[in-house]
Amino acid sequence: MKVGAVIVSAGKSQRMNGVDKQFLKLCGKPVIAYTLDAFLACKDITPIVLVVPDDSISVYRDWLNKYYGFYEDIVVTSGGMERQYSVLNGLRALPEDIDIVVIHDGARPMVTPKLIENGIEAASKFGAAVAAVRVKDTVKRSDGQHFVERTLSRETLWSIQTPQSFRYDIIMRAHTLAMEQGYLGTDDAVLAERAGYRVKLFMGNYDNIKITTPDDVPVAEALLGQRHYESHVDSVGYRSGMGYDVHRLVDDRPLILGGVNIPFNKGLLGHSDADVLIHAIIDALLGAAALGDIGRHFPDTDDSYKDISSMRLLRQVNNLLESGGYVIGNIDATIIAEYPKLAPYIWPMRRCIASVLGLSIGQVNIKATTTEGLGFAGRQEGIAAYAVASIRKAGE
Ligand SMILES: Nc1ccn([C@@H]2O[C@H](COP(=O)(O)OP(=O)(O)OP(=O)(O)O)[C@@H](O)[C@H]2O)c(=O)n1
Ligand SMILES: C[C@](O)(CO)[C@H](O)COP(=O)(O)O
Repeated sequence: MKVGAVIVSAGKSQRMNGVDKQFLKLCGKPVIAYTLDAFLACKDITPIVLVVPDDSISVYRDWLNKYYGFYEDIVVTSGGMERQYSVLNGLRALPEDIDIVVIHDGARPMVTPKLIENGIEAASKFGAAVAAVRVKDTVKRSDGQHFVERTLSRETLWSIQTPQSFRYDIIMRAHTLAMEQGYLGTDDAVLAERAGYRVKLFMGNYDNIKITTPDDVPVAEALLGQRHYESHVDSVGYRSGMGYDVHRLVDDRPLILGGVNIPFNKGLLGHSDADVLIHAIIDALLGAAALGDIGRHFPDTDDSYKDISSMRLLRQVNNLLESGGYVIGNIDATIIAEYPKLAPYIWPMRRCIASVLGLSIGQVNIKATTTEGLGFAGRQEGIAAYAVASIRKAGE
């Protein structure tokens, strides 16, 4: 199943008194960075189409470059005068073979990977699904002159959020129909409803607020402060580990680093696929948990590991950590290679590793360096990798 995302960030922030709310900092980090981080932490959402004001495309591209480095999974496209037109532009920027699309407001930075994934699951089952929370207050309809016309029954009322997820054909048909009829809605689900589709409500989060007016900022910061407090409490008891590995470069082998196939005239020799970076990361993770090393868990005398993808070994190590009650804090690694140039592959490696380990991209850092022609790496006889990792007991 192919899943893409459309994040709309092309509004005018008028109710924020014109201050561009997507770059407004909450606890020091821009609103849009929280939103993107949640999507990047989800397995296999690609591409993520970021819809931005027409005159800000280069501002966003520069910021993405600075903030994320190489970002091939994020496509930047321009928005329209209304949110609905921005979404449609975003949908049109997706490849046509997408099965499910997740539509989200850039201005809802408190979204979590779990909420996004729940939406994808509901959309693949029901075709159309929106995050929603039960209305807690009593709701009355006014007569237009600030007098009560009547009191509505709260039992069936839900407050609608994003993410809103759909089968791609359904939401394209719904948007196209709305355009033909000149209908403008305040969310995407209403377009699907009007096109005759049933829309499933799935549980949103009360803290998944939309940053709309200045008084939303302290509320969001308080909520983020609570999350930070929880993660600070959780950071007690961190353990760290380091890993190092070297493989020889030979002819007639594929070069696989960080789970990514890299075009090169040589590849690494080994019992497995010889992914030296993943081996160093595995050793760092095992080291942090005091669980020995890669050779102890996956001996090269065992034929079942012959040519195995090291990503499968990494997944097994992750399971091992999970069953020991550990969660990963972060990973940092350096690849030592004279050639090929690795810069274009760093982002795909980070995504690949983060998705196998269920981490956000910000928890995985990969660097590459040469040795300026010195030593075995400099002579292109081999490639080495160093890694460090931190882990902690979940809930400690
Ligand atoms: N023409 C528009 C209008 C809105 N949005 C996006 O839709 C989301 C929800 O819209 P809202 O909170 O209303 O944002 P703004 O339109 O920017 O706010 P305002 O109405 O105060 O100008 C935001 O992430 C906003 O950037 C968009 O992409 N294109
Ligand atoms: C889509 C939405 O976030 C669902 O609550 C909301 O309708 C957007 O509304 P706005 O008018 O763009 O603020």
